[in-house]
Amino acid sequence: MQHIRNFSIIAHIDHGKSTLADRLIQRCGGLSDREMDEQVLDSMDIERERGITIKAQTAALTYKAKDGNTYLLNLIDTPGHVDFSYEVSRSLSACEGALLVVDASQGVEAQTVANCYTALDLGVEVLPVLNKMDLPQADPETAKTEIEDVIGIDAADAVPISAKTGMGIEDVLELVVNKIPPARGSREAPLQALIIDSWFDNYVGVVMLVRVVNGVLNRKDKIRLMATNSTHMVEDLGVFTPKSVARDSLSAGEVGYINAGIKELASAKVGDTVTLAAQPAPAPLPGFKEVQSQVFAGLFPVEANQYEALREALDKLKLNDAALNYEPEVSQALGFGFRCGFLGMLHMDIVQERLEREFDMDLITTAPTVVYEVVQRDGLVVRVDNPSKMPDLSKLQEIREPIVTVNLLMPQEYVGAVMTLCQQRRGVQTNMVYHGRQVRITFEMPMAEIVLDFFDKLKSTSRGYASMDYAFKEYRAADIVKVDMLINGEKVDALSIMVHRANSQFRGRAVAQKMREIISRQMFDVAIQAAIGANIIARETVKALRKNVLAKCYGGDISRKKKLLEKQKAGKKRMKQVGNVEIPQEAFLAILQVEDK
Ligand SMILES: Nc1nc2c(ncn2[C@@H]2O[C@H](COP(=O)(O)OP(=O)(O)OP(=O)(O)O)[C@@H](O)[C@H]2O)c(=O)[nH]1
Repeated sequence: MQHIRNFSIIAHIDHGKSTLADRLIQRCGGLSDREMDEQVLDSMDIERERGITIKAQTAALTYKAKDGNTYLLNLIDTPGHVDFSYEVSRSLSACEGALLVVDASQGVEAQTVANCYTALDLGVEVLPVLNKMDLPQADPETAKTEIEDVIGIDAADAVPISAKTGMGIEDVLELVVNKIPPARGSREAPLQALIIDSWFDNYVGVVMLVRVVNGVLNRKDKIRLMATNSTHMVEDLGVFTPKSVARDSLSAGEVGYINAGIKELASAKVGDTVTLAAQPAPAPLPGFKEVQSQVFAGLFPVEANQYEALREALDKLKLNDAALNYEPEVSQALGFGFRCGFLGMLHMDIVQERLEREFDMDLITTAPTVVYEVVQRDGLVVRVDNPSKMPDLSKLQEIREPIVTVNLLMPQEYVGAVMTLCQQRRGVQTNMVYHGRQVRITFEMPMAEIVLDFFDKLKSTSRGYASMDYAFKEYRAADIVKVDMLINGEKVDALSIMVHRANSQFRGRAVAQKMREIISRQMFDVAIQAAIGANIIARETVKALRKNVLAKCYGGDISRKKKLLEKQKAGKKRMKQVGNVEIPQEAFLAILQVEDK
C-alpha cells in the first residue's frame, strides 16, 4: 500500500491530457513501442476522430523513483467535456490524487474549475502541472496566478512540462510519488472493491473495472455484488497496462479488472461494491449518484421494418453506455421508434453516430427537449419529456422549466459579447469576478436555452476563448407554450416544440421558413403552419412544381437521368411520408437551424 499511488488527470479539452498520459505509459507502461499507438487511452473510434475522451480508462504503471523504491502508479482516465462530468466524479472517487494539467499558453478554463471542485469535494489531492511549456507564448506565471485566484489552490510549485517534447515527465512522476498520499485501505479487512466502470465484452461477458479498497481478491474466489446480492465466481482478473495482463490476485489499493462470467450488465452496476460471498463486508462503499438524462429526443427508423433492429442496436449500445436511456415511442407521423434520454447534445450526437456507423441504421431524430414539470389543474405534477405528451391546455395550471447555474470563464475582451448571448437566452446574471486577465461570470439560465447550441455559440462569439460548465439548480415556473407544426392542415406530432411565449412567434415563424427551404416542391402546394393551440401564428407555402421543371428532368441524356435517380435514391432514404407530403430528415431538426433574433 505504501508504494501504490492512484491518480487521475484533470484537464480542459486540448490542454494535453492524452498526450501526457501517453508519455507516462511510454515511460512506465507495459507496451512496446510498436503497441504504443498514437494516444492509446482514447480507445473508441469516434473518440479518436473527435479527439475527446468519453469513457474512463485506466493504466497500471511501474516506476522506480529517485528514493530507490519501485512504485505502482494507477492512472485512471477522466473525460474532459461538460456533458460527461458524471464520469469524472466516478473516476476521481477511486483516486487519492489528481494532476491538474493547465495549458500554460491558455490558462484555466471553466470545465477544469468544475472538475477541480469535484476532486476537492471528494478529498482528492490536486497537483497543478503547467503543460505546453515548449510554446513561445507559454506564460507560466500568469497561469499560476490564475490557478490560485480562480481555483484557489497553491500553485507555487506547479511543475512546468511539455507533454509533447517529454520535458519534465520525470518531475511529474516524482510529484505523483511524493505528493499524492499512498493508497488508503487495509489488506486485512473484508473485501470491498468499488466498481468504477463495467462494459460488455463479446468474448468474456461483463468486465468490471474495480478499485480494491480493502482486502484481497483471488482468482476462483466467489464474490457477491452487494446491490443486487448476486454471487459469481471470479474466472479471471488482472490489470490494464493499458493492455490487459492477467494476475492471480488484486489487493487493497490496486485498480484492475474482474471477469466473473456475468451475462447481464445490469447485475454489475457501476458504483456497486464487490465483496466475498464467504466473508462479506458489513456494508457497501458509498456509491455514485445515478445519472439523470437532461435531453430527450425521439429516434425513429426511416424504414418501419427496421424497428426491431433499432431496438437491438440500442440494447447493445446501452451495455457500454449506462447514461443512455430509452423507451418505445409511437408517433403519428414517424411510426414506431424510441424516446431516448441523453446527458447532453454531445452525448446525443455520439449515440446517433454510433447507431448509424456501427449498426448501419438510418434514423430520423426529432428536436431535442429538456424535461418540464407540469402542474395540472387537478394538482397532479407530471414530468414531460416529449412535447406531444403535453397535457391539454385546458388541464394546465403551470409549466415549470429546469434552470441551471452556468459558470463562464473568459478573457476580459469577450465579456460584452458573452453577456449579450446569455441575455438573449433568458439568462440572469448573478455574479461577476475579475481574476487578472480572466473574468468569471455566473448566470442562471433555462436549461432549454443552453442544451441545443449554446456551447457552439459561446465558442464562436469568443473565438474559442470562453469556456463554461453548468449544473442543474431548480425547476421554476415559466410561460412555456407548445408550438405545433401543421403540414397541409395536418398536425405533425414529431415537429412540436416547447418554447417561451415571448419567443414563440419568432421561433414558430423561423421554423416554418426553414422547413419551406428544406421541403422540396411537390406536385401541389404545401402549406406549413405554426400554431399554439388553435391559434395559427405563422404560415409558409412551398409552391407546386411547375410542369416544365419535371419535363426537364426526363429529357436530356441518359447519364444525367441516372445521376438524378441515384441522387434521389440517396435522398429518399432520409424521407418520411407525412400525409401525401415527403419530408426530409433535416426538417425534423429545423429548430436547430434557427438563428437567434
Ligand atoms: N506544443 C505542445 N503541444 C501539445 C503539448 N501537449 C499536447 N499538445 C497538443 O495539444 C493537442 C491536444 O492534446 P491532447 O493530449 O489530445 O489533449 P486532451 O486534453 O487529451 O484532449 P481531450 O482528449 O479532448 O480531453 C494535441 O494537438 C497535442 O499534440 C505540449 O506540451 N506542447
